[in-house]
Amino acid sequence: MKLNFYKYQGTGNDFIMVDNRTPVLSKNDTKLIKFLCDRKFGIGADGLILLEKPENSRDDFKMVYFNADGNESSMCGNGGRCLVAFAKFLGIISEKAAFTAIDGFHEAVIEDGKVGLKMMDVKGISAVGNAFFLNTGSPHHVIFSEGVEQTDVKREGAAIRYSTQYESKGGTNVNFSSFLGASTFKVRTYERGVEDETLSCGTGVTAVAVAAHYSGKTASNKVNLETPGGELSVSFTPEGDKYTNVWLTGPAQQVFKGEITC
Ligand SMILES: N[C@@H](CCC[C@H](N)C(=O)O)C(=O)O
Repeated sequence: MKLNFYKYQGTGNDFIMVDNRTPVLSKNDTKLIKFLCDRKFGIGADGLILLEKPENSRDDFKMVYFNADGNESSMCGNGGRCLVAFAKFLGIISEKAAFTAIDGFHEAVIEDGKVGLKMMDVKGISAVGNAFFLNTGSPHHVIFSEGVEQTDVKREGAAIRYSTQYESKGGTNVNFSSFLGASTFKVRTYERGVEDETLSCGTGVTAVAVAAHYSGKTASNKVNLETPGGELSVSFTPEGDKYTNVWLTGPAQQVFKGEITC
């Protein structure tokens, strides 16, 4: 078959977008999705996202996310932001969006060339030794340390992702973060389902921002995150040990479109 697709990136986290409002791609075709995401044999991406018809009158569309390994997974923050830009390109929305993903309802706003995405409320943050574990739509282990430029993210991230403590939870994403000053943190992320470092992870920087505030590393409710692929910001309202009104903001761009025989 011939499949029409679009390629997007948000701070270097890259995604294949497929307009599946009229079904063209089966969600169960793990082998095909893995092939499409393959950087040598396919198109190449960290993940693939289907834009589908909304399931209720409140929403503009539905998001279905797959990791590069071909499996449907939990929420993707950068992917959600890119999907909002794709929905605007398709003429489904103008500056505001409402959609449902695997972790529930999301709102989004396009402003000054950036896409802001409201993330789920964050609660149940737990300390794991000197690190933190929290769910921002996807599971994240967060380690704060100096000089993350020197960290072997693939090796150290994989060791934690496959450790017995996370085995029964389906694994985790792993973030390494250094404080740079003035509410700014550097972040490098090992992503589950890509099984490598990606240039940026939206739910990952959200986890770092919330964990930084929760642990007193910043008192600010707006945190800047520098990833290898670019800059993101996360704002939130702390309510006891819960974080509401969590917004992830940054660029999201179409890179190219194409047709692939598969
Ligand atoms: N890149 C994403 C996270 C995607 C999900 C993750 N790989 C997982 O399986 O948990 C983001 O921007 O949030």
